[in-house]
Amino acid sequence: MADQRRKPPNQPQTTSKRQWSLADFDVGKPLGKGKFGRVYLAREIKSKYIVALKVIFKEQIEKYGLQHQLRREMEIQTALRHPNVLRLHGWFHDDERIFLILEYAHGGELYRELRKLGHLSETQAATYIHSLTKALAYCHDKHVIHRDIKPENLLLDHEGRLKIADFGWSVQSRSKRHTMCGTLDYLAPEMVEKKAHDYSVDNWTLGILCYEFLYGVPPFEAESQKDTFKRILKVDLTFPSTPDVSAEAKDLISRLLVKDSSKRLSLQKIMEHPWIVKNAKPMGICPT
Ligand SMILES: Nc1ncnc2c1ncn2[C@@H]1O[C@H](COP(=O)(O)OP(=O)(O)OP(=O)(O)O)[C@@H](O)[C@H]1O
Repeated sequence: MADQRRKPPNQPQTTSKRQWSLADFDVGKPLGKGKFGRVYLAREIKSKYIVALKVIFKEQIEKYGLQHQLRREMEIQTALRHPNVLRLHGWFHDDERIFLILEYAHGGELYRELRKLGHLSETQAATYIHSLTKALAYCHDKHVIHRDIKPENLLLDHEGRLKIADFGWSVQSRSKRHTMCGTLDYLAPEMVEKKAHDYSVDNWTLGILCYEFLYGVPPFEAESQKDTFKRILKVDLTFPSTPDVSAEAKDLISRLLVKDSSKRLSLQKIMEHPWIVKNAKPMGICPT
């Protein structure tokens, strides 16, 4: 396999210097399947740079009226440059398909890792939460709220560095939002109640993820959707006796899973929290 550290392909759509086409790539094995298409390992022929090529069928997008959402996802992700945000190098299309040229995340889904291990160590969990917090601080600074952060949307690179992927549900806005979206277990109370919400929904999700990393299950899991909603609205938070989790980790979770969104710990305060300071690997590199 070619050296991944080679220079990435130039930015086709943003600098408009170059139009990419399928002929520029050697397409390799499938990496996964999403709702609207497939993702393949690919190599840009000239530079030998390895990428992930996401192929989306226009017919599917049009059928669900998602053209605007996809364009928004592509515009947001192209503009974001952060070590913990998956890069979208560019895109091109033919008559039937849209191709996204994505940074290749060699380590695959964090979700798979979590399911394989059952739960993560405090070092791993703190390192991922720290990386996520830094990436979200960067996104919030650019007025981007992700709103769909869940382990399936978190990928790992070849060094175990976390990458936020899938900006399908993210929103670029300065005002409070009203639309209902996201995955049930990760929804903040204000989203369950379909109230206006802002950046602090992502802070709530950090609390959910921190819990799920350490215990292997999200905190408000229930038999039915209705019961999950009830538990979220009550903030029915309990900490099982196993696995053994430190008091500092529980403290951070309890300060994030707070119903009043204005009282949730800020991203800056998460980075300064004793559990993060003590456990997170500074470079965000955490081989499993
Ligand atoms: N950049 C990448 N590097 C490595 N593997 C990837 C990459 N992007 C996606 N994959 C793999 O392909 C799978 C499908 O990705 P895709 O983004 O299409 O699915 P999805 O998360 O269900 O998104 P959507 O909801 O947009 O369909 C992922 O779950 C992951 O395993």
